[in-house]
Amino acid sequence: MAEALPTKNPSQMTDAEIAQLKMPYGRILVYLKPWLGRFILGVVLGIGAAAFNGVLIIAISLIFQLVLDGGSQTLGEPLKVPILGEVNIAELLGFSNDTKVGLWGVIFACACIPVLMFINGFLEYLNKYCLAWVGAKMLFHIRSDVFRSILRQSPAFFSHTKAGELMQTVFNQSRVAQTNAVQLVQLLTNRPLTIIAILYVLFAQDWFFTLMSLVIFPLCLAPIITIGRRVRKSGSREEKEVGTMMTTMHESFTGIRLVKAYARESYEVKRFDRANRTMIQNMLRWTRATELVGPIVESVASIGIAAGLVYFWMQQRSAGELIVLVMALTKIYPPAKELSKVNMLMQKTVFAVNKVVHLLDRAADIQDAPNAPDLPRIKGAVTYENVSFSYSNIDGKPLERAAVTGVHLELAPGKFYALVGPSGAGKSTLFSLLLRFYDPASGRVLMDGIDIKTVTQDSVRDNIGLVSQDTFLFHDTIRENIRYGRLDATNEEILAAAKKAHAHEFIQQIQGGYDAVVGDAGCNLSGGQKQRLSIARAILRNAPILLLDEATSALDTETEKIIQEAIHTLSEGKTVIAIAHRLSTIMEADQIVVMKDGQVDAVGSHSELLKTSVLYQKLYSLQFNE
Ligand SMILES: Nc1ncnc2c1ncn2[C@@H]1O[C@H](COP(=O)(O)OP(=O)(O)OP(=O)(O)O)[C@@H](O)[C@H]1O
Repeated sequence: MAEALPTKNPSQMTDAEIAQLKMPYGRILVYLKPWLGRFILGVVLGIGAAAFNGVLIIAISLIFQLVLDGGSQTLGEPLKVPILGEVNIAELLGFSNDTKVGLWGVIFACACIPVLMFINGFLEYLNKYCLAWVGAKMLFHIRSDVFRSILRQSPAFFSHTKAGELMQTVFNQSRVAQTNAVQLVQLLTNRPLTIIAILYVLFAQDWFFTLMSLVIFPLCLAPIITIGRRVRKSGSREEKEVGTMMTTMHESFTGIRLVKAYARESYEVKRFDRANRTMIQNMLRWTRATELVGPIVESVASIGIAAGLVYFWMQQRSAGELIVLVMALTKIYPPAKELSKVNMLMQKTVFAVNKVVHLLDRAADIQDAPNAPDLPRIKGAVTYENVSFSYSNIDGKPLERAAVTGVHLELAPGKFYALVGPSGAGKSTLFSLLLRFYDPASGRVLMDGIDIKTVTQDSVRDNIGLVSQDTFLFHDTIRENIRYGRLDATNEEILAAAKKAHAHEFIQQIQGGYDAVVGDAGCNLSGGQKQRLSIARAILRNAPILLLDEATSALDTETEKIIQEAIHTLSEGKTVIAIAHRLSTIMEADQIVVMKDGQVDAVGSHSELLKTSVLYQKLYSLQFNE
């Protein structure tokens, strides 16, 4: 099954490559399996509805004969019915042969038409509903699995993939894949059978008329085929542009402060409109072509009706017979029209399904070892054992320049460590390696002496609390934002954590307090307030290792003092590793690790490093002079 999957993301494929894609049927069937019973019922109902079309024409032909001569006719007069031949209604219903049809007979016969139509419609409704039901269930699970699969991916994946495109796949492509797949089943099971059932009855009624009509029919199909080819391209291009629009929207909304600060609103609108315009152009091209099909086909078909009239005049046949035949022929047209779209629908489906499956089955770069146990709550020792690591490019090949090389560090439980060094020295990379966002190319990262690769990722991360510079808050209440640190925390625990983080005071001043929604009017928080919430989150998590990523940068002195106090409370009894550019905040650290060009340049206390490390002296004097 896996071999059938494209190695390349379908959105990066050329039209020719897309055309060669194959449908990964096995992958779709997995989602169909739980509802196979209802799916089969839907298909059977579709077949039933198709066959009923034949019954409908026979019945209507019978009713027309009864009704159009109704005043004079008796029930005993044999009626010519397609397939069944001559039918004697009197015998069938147990009346005497000379019973007049009369007004009541006509009323009864005519009343049968809506009843039959209703049965036909109801069968089609049940067919559509059953398949739509199965489709909706499939869509729910496909969407949920794609989202889960995306979240399972490592940060490396996200740094090479556009968020807007991922959203487009989770939302739109899964819907396109599901709706089109269901529609295809419906089309392929019901429509050909409908055409066959009607044609069968038509041939029995008047083979010559039907044959002639069939000669005209391909003429109707010719424009559909030509136009169909043209619209296919516009369809897939339209999907691509939707992805670009989503990406632009996502980037503009998440980066709104930057957009505003640089007054780039018009620039973003232009970017959006470029995709918007192309999408609309493709959509119009698509609509123009598909909507042209109807009038062309109808014009050609009217030639057929005119010819049919001449034929019926020559044959001295009744108007009733012509009406039934024309009615039956027009009933063939809609399913034939829909069938003509199958190829296009198939292409769109294959593209969407492949895109979805590509994400569904994408193995995460970082995986737990088979049957990996959980790492229990640790004391807090961390060891980087000769760790080297390079980031990868989009093709997964390691970059030439290593981010860290031969880093050897032994960090004891309960101590405060600071990482300092110039930008790009590899400090954040050491955090990422400890969080197992990436695996080292060589060497090992150990927690309490256990290689983190041998235990589950979740249990490793459960032992780590993170307070980073770019505090992320969800569009949810303050309470829920703090609770994110530990989902089963009680309200009292949240309150206690907020107090320790010096956040309680400002939360109380906000309208709505803990239940105020972050981001809503009146609850737009300052940088320092956001950081205190993220500290409260980490306090709640109460993990033995605490990573602080420049947590006190860009704050005024007073706020910095409050945050320092909060961090101090948070750090008690924990192994703290802090990245800080401001040496004033980490001078009290037990050990300071000076990094340079991905390597450890020196380790020691502030006073030791001032004597031994040239780089530290330089960093210190730079800040001192500031
Ligand atoms: N996702 C990434 N893909 C490719 N290269 C990266 C990635 N992240 C970091 N790097 C590179 O790895 C090296 C180390 O980066 P890192 O972020 O660890 O440095 P840092 O010391 O934390 O820097 P800063 O203080 O500026 O945050 C740098 O050369 C950087 O360009």
